[in-house]
Amino acid sequence: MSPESLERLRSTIRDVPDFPQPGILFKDITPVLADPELLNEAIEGMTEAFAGQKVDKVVGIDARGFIFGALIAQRLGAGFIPVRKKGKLPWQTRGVDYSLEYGKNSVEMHVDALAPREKVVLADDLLATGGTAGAALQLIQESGADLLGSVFFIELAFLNGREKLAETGPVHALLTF
Ligand SMILES: O=P(O)(O)OC[C@H]1O[C@H](OP(=O)(O)OP(=O)(O)O)[C@H](O)[C@@H]1O
Ligand SMILES: Nc1ncnc2[nH]cnc12
Repeated sequence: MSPESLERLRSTIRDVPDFPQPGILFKDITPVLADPELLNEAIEGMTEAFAGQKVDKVVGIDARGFIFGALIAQRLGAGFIPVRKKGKLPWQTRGVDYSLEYGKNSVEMHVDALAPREKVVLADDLLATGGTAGAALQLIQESGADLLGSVFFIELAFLNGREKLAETGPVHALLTF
């Protein structure tokens, strides 16, 4: 991906101070999603790390991770698996509680969503403290699938989420702030 494309993506993300609570600088990705060329470049850039690898499933995290995860899955010729906030999935689930930059929550995955040894990529829009991704990675691990790596559109490096995920496999981020 060219430095010009990365800079265009970076400068299109909107900073919103004090959302959803005081002291948080929220990275608003909606202007990127609204621009077809930029959205395509974001997905292309996030997919590059897995080019040439056989990927069976991309796991995306509720809700912004669904957008990136589903588009990445399509680009890689893989299926898409949703990790959802508690109480939203209809079938039998396993769940994990976690903390994130601005609160606490629980995520769930269907017990039969992934088969043992399937090749899996985790995708989300943003890595902050790593609490959310760590919870999703625990669900992937419990399923017996093989994690190829995690990919994020944005990494907030000052929150050290990458360290939390380090033992799970390769961590890729298109833009670092
Ligand atoms: O690294 P962390 O500190 O865990 O933060 C990152 C998570 O926070 C946001 O999700 P949010 O729960 O706000 O969900 P949304 O996509 O529904 O807005 C973001 O989409 C990541 O999933
Ligand atoms: N600062 C932030 N901006 C957008 N999404 C986030 N998720 C966690 N921290 C965030």
